[in-house]
Amino acid sequence: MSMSSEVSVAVAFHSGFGHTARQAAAVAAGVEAVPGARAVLLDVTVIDDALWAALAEADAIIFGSPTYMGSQSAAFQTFAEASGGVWTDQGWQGKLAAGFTNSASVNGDKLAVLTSLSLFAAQHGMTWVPLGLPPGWLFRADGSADDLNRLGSFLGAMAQSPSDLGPDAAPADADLRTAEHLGARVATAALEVAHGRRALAGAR
Ligand SMILES: Cc1cc2nc3c(=O)[nH]c(=O)nc-3n(C[C@H](O)[C@H](O)[C@H](O)COP(=O)(O)O)c2cc1C
Repeated sequence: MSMSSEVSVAVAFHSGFGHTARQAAAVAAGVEAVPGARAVLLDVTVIDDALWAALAEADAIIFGSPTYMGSQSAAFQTFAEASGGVWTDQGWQGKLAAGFTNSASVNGDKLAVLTSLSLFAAQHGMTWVPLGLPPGWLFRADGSADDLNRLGSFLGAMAQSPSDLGPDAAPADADLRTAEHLGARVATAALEVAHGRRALAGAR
């Protein structure tokens, strides 16, 4: 753990036009809503020693990228490839991981990004935490576009931002609440793991 009674959850994201940044802020708010957890928002386009130090310090890392051309953004992938030194040392081994993405279309191939983010985490030996919400909205005839997980994702949090709306107006509130859920779920899991590891260490 980073501090005696607290876990640190990093939200490491890229956003070209601000929509995924709003989603990232909602993930961080969800983390902060859990007593004993604190969120660290990290823009992965600033690749410097402070970024690597913050990620090394974190108990969990939640990765976020917009969906561009059915993939994570080039800027996010630059960060992913720059993590090769950490990979060599397996520096993130045993940390929790999760992911989120935002795009303009309802589908837009967002799942390809979450799949890629989970593979990235697996390469680092991290433990992936899925969204953990039932699908909303069109899953049932009486569903609503205001439902949590309205886009019906399992692997991570999805958000949708119409291409002609700025980040002041999108993603939708339901998607931001879904992002908050992911942050809270990862923070809770990070506390459980940290306390469990401490208990195991004490029992030995
Ligand atoms: C280069 C580029 C490629 C894009 N590709 C997709 C795509 O594959 N699927 C989709 O639904 N939206 C796509 N979009 C729309 C973005 O995902 C959408 O505008 C999103 O809100 C941008 O997030 P950001 O503001 O965090 O950059 C693309 C946008 C750009 C600029």
